[in-house]
Amino acid sequence: MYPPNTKSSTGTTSAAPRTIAVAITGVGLVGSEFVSQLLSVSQPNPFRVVSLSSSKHTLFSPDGLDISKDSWKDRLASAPHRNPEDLANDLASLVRPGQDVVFVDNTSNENVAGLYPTLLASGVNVITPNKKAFSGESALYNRILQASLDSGAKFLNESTVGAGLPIISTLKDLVVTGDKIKKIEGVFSGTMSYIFNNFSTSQPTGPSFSSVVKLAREKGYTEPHPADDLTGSDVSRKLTILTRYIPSLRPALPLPNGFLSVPTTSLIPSALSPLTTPEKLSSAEAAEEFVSRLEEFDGEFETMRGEALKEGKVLRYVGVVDVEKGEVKADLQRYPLTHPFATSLGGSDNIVLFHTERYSPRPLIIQGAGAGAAVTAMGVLSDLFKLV
Ligand SMILES: NC(=O)C1=CN([C@@H]2O[C@H](COP(=O)(O)OP(=O)(O)OC[C@H]3O[C@@H](n4cnc5c(N)ncnc54)[C@H](OP(=O)(O)O)[C@@H]3O)[C@@H](O)[C@H]2O)C=CC1
Ligand SMILES: N[C@@H](CC=O)C(=O)O
Ligand code: NA
Repeated sequence: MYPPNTKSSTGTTSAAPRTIAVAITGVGLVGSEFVSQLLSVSQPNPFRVVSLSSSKHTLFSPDGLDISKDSWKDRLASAPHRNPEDLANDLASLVRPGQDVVFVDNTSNENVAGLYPTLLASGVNVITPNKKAFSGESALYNRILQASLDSGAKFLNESTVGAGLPIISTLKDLVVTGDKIKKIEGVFSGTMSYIFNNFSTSQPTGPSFSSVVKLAREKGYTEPHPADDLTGSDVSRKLTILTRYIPSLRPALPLPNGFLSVPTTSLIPSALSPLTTPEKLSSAEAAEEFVSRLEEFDGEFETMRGEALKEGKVLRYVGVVDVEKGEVKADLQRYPLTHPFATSLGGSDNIVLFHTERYSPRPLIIQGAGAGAAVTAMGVLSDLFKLV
């Protein structure tokens, strides 16, 4: 830990370096990997973990928790539950000059996202890969912006789009330096990318649709309920997040009930819709049932694959934000076997093309793994370093 003041070898006293108290909510796939990456930050490590929370348990210590061994998992499992609002108050009380506080939300929970305005208003920075806040209703989004503006606390969410790929920072840089965004298009879902890179190729036969969905889940690419990926809503959320960084676009977009309405193609077989209601999407049991029943519909997906190949094409799930037309959509489309989306993507790759006034006629392109614990946690940690 840093002492309050540091004496140099010449005897002069300098102000102590800023330290950053970090509260981590959600220690699943991404959250646990984030803790590991935080531990491996080279010394002097300015971060001190003051809190770890799952949905049922919370560890809290203003002086810092020992996370150097995996035993934090056992300690967390036997810790009491703490009301998130109380935790938010405790974190607010730690904010003072030279002592920054950050709330890292590694859940996909809407209630946790609903805490951001309170946290930000009290000076606690918020960093998250959780898409729910910035893709949610405009009232929450506006409250987040206002609270951050009033207190100066930062809201950073690089991993919400393209995981660790620098998509949001690039878009912010383009906008703030006065470039004009014309269109953003690409493959925005690591899960959809993995599924179709493996399911729909130049080969007439291949693995079943349900088997590649299971593999995407095992590799940690899917949302807690994979239907969140297969409905296309994960992509439409990412597109919504991007539109919110393009001020010129906002007035042109329809916002019924405060939500951006993105025409989105769902891949959910209609017989499985009852397993994808809002309540079921937060149920681990419903997720299991959904995945195990998917194979009943493999034939439908095989037909789609065969029809595309008859045209010499493959299937890819893409998203578009067309600023000039004021159009945003998420769709399953067919691409010729020679198209870059057919030839250059592998694994959970995302590819994002920014067509702008400056990057024209050739777009600025970002490509790489767009899902998985390591690259997502890296994006969260890189946001944390933006505060140092
Ligand atoms: N996986 C990926 O490749 C990527 C993920 N993301 C985002 O990262 C976030 C985490 O994803 P991932 O780690 O894969 O998901 P997991 O399901 O593995 O982890 C989520 C964790 O959140 C916890 N949680 C749920 N509700 C609460 C709550 N109210 N308070 C505290 N903890 C809670 C759950 O713990 P419990 O066991 O207690 O329920 C669970 O362990 C999501 O928002 C996802 O969209 C973003 C980019 C890529
Ligand atoms: N489920 C998401 C995870 C990252 O946002 C995806 O597959 O892209
Ligand atoms: Na990103």
